[in-house]
Amino acid sequence: MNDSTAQKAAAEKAFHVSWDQFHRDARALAWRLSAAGPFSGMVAVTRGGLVPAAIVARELNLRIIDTFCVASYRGETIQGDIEILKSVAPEFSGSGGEGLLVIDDLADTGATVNALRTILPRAHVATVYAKPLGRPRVDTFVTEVSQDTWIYFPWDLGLSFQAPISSREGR
Ligand SMILES: O=P(O)(O)OC[C@H]1O[C@H](OP(=O)(O)OP(=O)(O)O)[C@H](O)[C@@H]1O
Ligand SMILES: Nc1nc2[nH]cnc2c(=O)[nH]1
Ligand SMILES: [Mg+2]
Repeated sequence: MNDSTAQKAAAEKAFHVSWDQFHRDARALAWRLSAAGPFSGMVAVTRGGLVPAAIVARELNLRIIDTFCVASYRGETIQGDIEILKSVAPEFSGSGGEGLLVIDDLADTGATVNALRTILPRAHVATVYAKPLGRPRVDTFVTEVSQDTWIYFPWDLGLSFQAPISSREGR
């Protein structure tokens, strides 16, 4: 079992997000952030943060955008080790991230946001979704999802056949 498969298997519930819903939720995040700004630039946390970052940047007219590139290694324990593959440019980190907006799709354990805050302690961190462990690490989010739920994002999904309810096992 690989890293995220173990965490997915441990999650009891599934929350499937369509492109439409994700766009709506990312736009709702932009509305909230429009009251928290203005921001001088944006940092997208790769890879999941790239999608909401594009939507929020369009809504808030932000054009100076950098990436914070991480890989996380999730084992049987929920908390993952985070490896920073690429940090932000010095002009972004110089002031500790003051005035910057950081965007990610989700805060789960908060480990990714914790890694980011070592570099940008003063940035405003926003995610579309947040689970209870990650929520205190985030400044703005839209929807809270329980810790035992795995979120399936539209870029990880495809259309597939669904058996009629009447033909399912146990019926
Ligand atoms: O709060 P945490 O427990 O750190 O989990 C949240 C992070 O997990 C996911 O990224 P993931 O590491 O799976 O990689 P990806 O964005 O490249 O898909 C998600 O996009 C967040 O960045
Ligand atoms: N897709 C996805 N990635 C995650 N990484 C950490 N938690 C999650 C989750 O609920 N869904
Ligand atoms: Mg991510």
